[in-house]
Amino acid sequence: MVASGFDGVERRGLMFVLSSPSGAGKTTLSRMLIAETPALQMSVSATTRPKRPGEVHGKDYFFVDHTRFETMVANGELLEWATVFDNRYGTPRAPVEAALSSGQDVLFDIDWQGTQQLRDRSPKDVVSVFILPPSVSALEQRLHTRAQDSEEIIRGRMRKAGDEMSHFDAYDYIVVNDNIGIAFEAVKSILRAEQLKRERQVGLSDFVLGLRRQLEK
Ligand SMILES: Nc1nc2c(ncn2[C@@H]2O[C@H](COP(=O)(O)OP(=O)(O)O)[C@@H](O)[C@H]2O)c(=O)[nH]1
Ligand SMILES: Nc1ncnc2c1ncn2[C@@H]1O[C@H](COP(=O)(O)OP(=O)(O)O)[C@@H](O)[C@H]1O
Repeated sequence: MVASGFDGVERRGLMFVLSSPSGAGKTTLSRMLIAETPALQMSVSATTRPKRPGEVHGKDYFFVDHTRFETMVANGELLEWATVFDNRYGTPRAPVEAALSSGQDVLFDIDWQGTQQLRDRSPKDVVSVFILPPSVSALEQRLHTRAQDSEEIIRGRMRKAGDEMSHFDAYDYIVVNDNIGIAFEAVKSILRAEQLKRERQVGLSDFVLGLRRQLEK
């Protein structure tokens, strides 16, 4: 997993995970991050949940039926999978492996169960961020203003929000999404700092050796 860094220093690709209770803003933050970061590729999940208005098959999700999902699991096509809100969600393996091996970082919008599976599999390559809402009323308001789910589904998501939030302490970073611009800056800074970690810049020893040799001349 080697990405092109700068000044000839190669970099190991990372798996950048955003999780949150439904409505806290991870889809919004993911879209902003993808739009601004060319070397970051979104992992498009497969799901059995119905398509929301405006969602595009292959872009927001691969919308599949339960039979197809089970086939993907049986064939080892998924890197991780979980049941969330009575639907199945999973990360197709091939695009992630292709992206990482061609030097791209990959962004995941997945829940705590999926994050745990990725972390178990690749502990050094996963960077996880948990997004919290500033308040319960803001969370509810956002689920309503998104206006894509029925009252019953929104109530279900609010009921599950506490459960999802209880896993915050398994994450590397926590961002409270009150002002979207400030939250975006925070998420971007985390990504940038993690890209610059010494252990991810795999060509660093040779690079420094080269600098030292030039100084000795
Ligand atoms: N484990 C896992 N969770 C996923 C995956 N894709 C989406 N999710 C999570 O499933 C939950 C529901 O997603 P979604 O139906 O899009 O609702 P939203 O969170 O309200 O936008 C969220 O917590 C997502 O992060 C996946 O591939 N694997
Ligand atoms: N900081 C924020 N302030 C106000 N509204 C927000 C903020 N962040 C996201 N939203 C809105 O809240 C709704 C839910 O956000 P979304 O990104 O879909 O959440 P999630 O993917 O976590 O379920 C959307 O309508 C989005 O535009």
